[in-house]
Amino acid sequence: MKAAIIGGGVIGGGWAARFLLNGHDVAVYDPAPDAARRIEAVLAGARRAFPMLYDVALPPEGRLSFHDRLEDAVQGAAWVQESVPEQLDLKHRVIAQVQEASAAPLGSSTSGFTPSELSQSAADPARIVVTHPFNPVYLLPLVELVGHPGTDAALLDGAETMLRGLGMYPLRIRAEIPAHIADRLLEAVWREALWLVRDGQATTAEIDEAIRMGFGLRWAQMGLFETYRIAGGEAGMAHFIAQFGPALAWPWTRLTDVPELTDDLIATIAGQSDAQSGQLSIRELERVRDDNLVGILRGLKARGQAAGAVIGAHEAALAPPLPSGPVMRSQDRIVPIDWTDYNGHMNEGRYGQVFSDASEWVLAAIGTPPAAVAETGLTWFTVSSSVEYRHETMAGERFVVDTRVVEGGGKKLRLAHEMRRAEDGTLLAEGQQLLLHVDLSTRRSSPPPAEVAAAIEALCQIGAP
Ligand SMILES: NC(=O)C1=CN([C@@H]2O[C@H](COP(=O)(O)OP(=O)(O)OC[C@H]3O[C@@H](n4cnc5c(N)ncnc54)[C@H](O)[C@@H]3O)[C@@H](O)[C@H]2O)C=CC1
Ligand SMILES: C[N+](C)(C)CC(=O)CC(=O)[O-]
Repeated sequence: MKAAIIGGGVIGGGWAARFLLNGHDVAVYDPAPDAARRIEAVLAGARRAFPMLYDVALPPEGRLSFHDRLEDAVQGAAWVQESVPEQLDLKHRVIAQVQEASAAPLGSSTSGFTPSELSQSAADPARIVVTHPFNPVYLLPLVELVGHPGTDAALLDGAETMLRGLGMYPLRIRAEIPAHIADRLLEAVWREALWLVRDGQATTAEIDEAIRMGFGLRWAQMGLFETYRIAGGEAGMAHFIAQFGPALAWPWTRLTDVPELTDDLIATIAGQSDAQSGQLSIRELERVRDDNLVGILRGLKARGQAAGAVIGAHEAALAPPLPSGPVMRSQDRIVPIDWTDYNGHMNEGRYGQVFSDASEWVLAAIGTPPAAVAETGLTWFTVSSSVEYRHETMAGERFVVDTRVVEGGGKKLRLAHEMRRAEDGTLLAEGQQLLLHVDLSTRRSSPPPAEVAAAIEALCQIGAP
């Protein structure tokens, strides 16, 4: 598929990365002379961080092209993503130009305009939707998907499927309202924060600590209502509201007021922000943000929870087919940031994880994936494993593991793994594991069912030296 990106700033660059790293071609139109440089900078961050979310390889990257004319960028595109500045007249002009040159559906990244506002005077309003993403677009799954009464329903369904295919979480917004759902919430917090700074009651750094040390962590995995349900104790949500509801009418919030953004207030905020974070460049801050997000999202993925469930589902869709050659390519992935230690390389303990994951892959291949174990109660236990470390490897490096079945028969399955750097084939480590087939009803070893034994026998043949 080819996607056209109109406007290649912070958000357009993030969209370009999402499409490219999922294997789609991307054509960019942005008249700014430094647009290509800015997009390449976003892409560099995305190429490093996005693959670390997954424990399988991503598809080969799509082709990126830059165009001097919008008409050329949208040529042959199956999707047009508009990400020009948040000005309604500019968006109208761009939409008109796109629709003159292309019949593709158009998603707008607008943070606040409704699809009806965007469609005013459009040649084909039915093809316009809002697809509002979150920065960084290449890591955060949420996209608010909004239609208007005249939007083609099939287009909305198609957009949802397309966005899921990019590993995103399209949230269908039922009502067209300014700023959709998420930005309404963000604006409320932002407004309170501005008052706190303006009135000298808190600094920018203190406000950030109040968020990231406490409720920000709760929000990341449970949101607002589920969190408050628990805060009501055993009596639950009704008790919580009875206790804290009255406070909504007390002066706990300044939500109805907006502080005037005077030069003084802007200078105070900018000065405090410099003192808080000025020692790091924007690129360095982006890297800190991306590494933190990768760590949090991987943690959630391991538990199959919240945004981590979206990444897990995308990973399952990306999983490569079973190879039929003499050795099995049991892993093809990137070293994630949370696997490295103070020496700057992958920690020794993670090699065990690599070979354990490689074995899991083989177990799935012979017909005993976790889902089958849950059904049959028949599984495998590892009774011995060894690792030989040959060469260090760093965060972000792609590696592959090739696995052979070196012994298989009766209750035994012995696997030999070779882990290599994908780029140049350097041998990074070797591992061996002996697994025994176990019946979970007795928790004792038992021969595997005939079809599993046959699958092992076949792999023994192709894995034989
Ligand atoms: N920055 C953010 O945190 C988020 C922004 N958005 C939305 O995304 C859209 C873009 O915002 P940003 O990327 O932050 O802005 P930006 O200022 O970083 O990028 C806008 C880009 O559009 C280009 N541009 C200007 N006129 C153009 C035209 N006629 N045709 C093509 N390109 C043109 C500019 O050269 C610039 O590179 C806005 O609608 C904004 O509300 C959505 C989610 C988050
Ligand atoms: C500040 N903002 C309104 C542009 C923010 C967004 O639209 C979403 C985000 O990424 O925070």
